[in-house]
Amino acid sequence: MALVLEQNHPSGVRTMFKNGEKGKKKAFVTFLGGSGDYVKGVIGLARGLANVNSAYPLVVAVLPDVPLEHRLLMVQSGCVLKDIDWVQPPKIDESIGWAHEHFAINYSKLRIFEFEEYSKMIYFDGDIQVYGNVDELFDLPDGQLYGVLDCFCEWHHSPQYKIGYCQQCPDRVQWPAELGQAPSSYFNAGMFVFEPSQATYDDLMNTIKITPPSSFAEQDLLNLYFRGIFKPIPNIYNLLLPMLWTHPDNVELDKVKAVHFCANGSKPWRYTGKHEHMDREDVKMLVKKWWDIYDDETLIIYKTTLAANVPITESNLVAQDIADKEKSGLRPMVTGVLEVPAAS
Ligand SMILES: O=c1ccn([C@@H]2O[C@H](COP(=O)(O)OP(=O)(O)O)[C@@H](O)[C@H]2O)c(=O)[nH]1
Ligand SMILES: OC[C@H]1O[C@H](O[C@@H]2[C@@H](O)[C@H](O)[C@@H](O)[C@H](O)[C@@H]2O)[C@H](O)[C@@H](O)[C@H]1O
Repeated sequence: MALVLEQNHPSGVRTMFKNGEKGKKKAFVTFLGGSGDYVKGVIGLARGLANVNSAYPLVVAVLPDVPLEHRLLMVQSGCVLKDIDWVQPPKIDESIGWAHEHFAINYSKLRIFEFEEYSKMIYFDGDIQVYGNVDELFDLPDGQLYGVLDCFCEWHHSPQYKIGYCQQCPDRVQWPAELGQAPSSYFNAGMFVFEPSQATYDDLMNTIKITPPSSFAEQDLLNLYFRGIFKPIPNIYNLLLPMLWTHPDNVELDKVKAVHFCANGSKPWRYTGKHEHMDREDVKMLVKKWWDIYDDETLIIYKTTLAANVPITESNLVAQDIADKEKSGLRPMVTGVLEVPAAS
């Protein structure tokens, strides 16, 4: 049964969700581009999901520039690799600029909406670690996108920051009438629960064409597109690290299930403790927990993946075979990029 939820939005084209067709797979999904150190985040996430006995596999949407060695490491951690192509970012006015220069590649994250072989997915950024089982999110009612409200208190170039407005504490500073309508509720796109739909992906691509780009790239686009129809969920599912010092009253750390290391200087695999707020005891504890999980190579979500009878894609089998040969001392014959089926 396919429930079609029709909502108007900027491109005038209707938003359509398809209810999860019975029997289709569900999975966690993350995104990786480039040959840098974010692969450590993905491996940490895979091991974190294994550590909390998640019953679902982790799919990684992989851009072409991710090298073979990184693909091997992810397969050995049990990830299911799915090749995607780039989504060309719109040209942004230099006076605005991306909040972080690498945000331009994050538009490619939107490819996950094309993964229609899955009825429901939970997206996590590679810089998120899961410390508690979150499988219950797969049972949220269909036909919605779910996310955690963001915090504006470190958006130094935003009108919200200039007047001290944040949706985390709307009573602190009221949105001034002279600035027009108060911003709609806004979720952090580092984590969201969604139903893949080619129609939604196509609508998003149409929306990119008619929407002036802004600092938070694809996150701003997703919030524009799903404004008024996304459902906020508790911040235990995506605790933005800055919340520890911007809104400590909104945080119950012992209940938090997923931590988003999005604060400046907080990526665990690059952590020095020298950036502002990074010498906090709670931050140091969370980073140590991240490393304890990352360093445990016995945590392989692959076993969970097999248990879930998820067909291992050809690229995974090839990469696993190479890894096995490597372990047995037989240098793999593969020299170039791993040949994988064309992205679906
Ligand atoms: O070089 C990069 C930078 C980012 N990312 C992916 O894009 C996500 C969002 O980027 P980032 O974590 O830097 O954003 P933040 O949440 O810190 O704003 C990361 O978690 C990764 O999954 C990536 O694959 N390669
Ligand atoms: O490409 C745009 C990015 O936007 C978001 O970045 C965060 C981050 O920049 C923090 O530094 C801010 O404090 C936070 O509010 C802001 O949302 C997502 O976490 C990320 O996945 C990605 O979508």
